[in-house]
Amino acid sequence: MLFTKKNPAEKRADFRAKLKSGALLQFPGAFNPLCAQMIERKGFDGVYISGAVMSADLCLPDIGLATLTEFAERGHQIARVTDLPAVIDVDTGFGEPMMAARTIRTMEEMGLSGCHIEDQVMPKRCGHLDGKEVVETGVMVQRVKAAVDARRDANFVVIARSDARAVEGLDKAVDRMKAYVDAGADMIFPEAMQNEKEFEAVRKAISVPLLANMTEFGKSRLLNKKELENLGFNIVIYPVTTLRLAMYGAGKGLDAILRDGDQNGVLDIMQHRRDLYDLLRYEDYNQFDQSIFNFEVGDTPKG
Ligand SMILES: C[C@](O)(C(=O)O)[C@H](CC(=O)O)C(=O)O
Ligand SMILES: [Mg+2]
Repeated sequence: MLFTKKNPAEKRADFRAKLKSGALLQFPGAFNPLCAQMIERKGFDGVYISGAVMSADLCLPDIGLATLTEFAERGHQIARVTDLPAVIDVDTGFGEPMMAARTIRTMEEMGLSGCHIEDQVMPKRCGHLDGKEVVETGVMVQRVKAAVDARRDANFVVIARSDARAVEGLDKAVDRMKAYVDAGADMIFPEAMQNEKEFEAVRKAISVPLLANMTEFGKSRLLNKKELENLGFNIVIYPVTTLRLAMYGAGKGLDAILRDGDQNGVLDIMQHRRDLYDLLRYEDYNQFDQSIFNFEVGDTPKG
């Protein structure tokens, strides 16, 4: 926390500049603040904060049970430890249009650089599950307008997500996306596309930057960075990847303790103490302390 250099407005300005560059930006999901620091050190463009992960973190399914307050607090904890722009999932905006406005205002205050808001009914469900429902286009248009009007920093990026592909088919979903752009959305997130042709069709129809969701075990094939670049997408999120990896590793370690009675067999798949300390910048904190406590008792001058 003490070592981030940029304030939220600077991070948002950076984000807008990166978006303008036309390069494909990779935003892995951070399941906690420490993970966000790792994403930054590895050299990614930004940090994604997933609703599915924040819910799973509370041991809840992704069906709209976690609240705005919980999302805002977690978003803040994660955004403040990184100089990268952080984009957060705000599900449906936690209510109807006025609540969407409050949600955007809150996320701006929490130091986020952008968020995506979707056209599902509340309570929502994971975009890659069946049986979703969407609100009328007009309701979502109002949500988007309210979201865009609510921000005070024009660089805060409002991304409109449409879940309509699975409910109404691609053509109707594309019509909705166009309406959301007309309502002022900075970007579009076409959820649960079935194949590359569908990503391509959205790119052809929509003029603003696009976000691709490369979540594992979902409806879309996991496309490579190069493929997404060729499709003309602007941001790719890997929302749940780090949580899945960490939980898998934790499971392996717990199994080993039960099986072997100790952790010796899993040391090589663990983050070493040294690497954890490096990520936390232990040494820098040490230096900071020494600059305050820089005398020895024996040095006290006699007076
Ligand atoms: C992107 C997403 O909204 C999320 O919350 O991370 C989820 C991801 C997932 O459940 O795999 C989604 O609805 O696609
Ligand atoms: Mg989500």
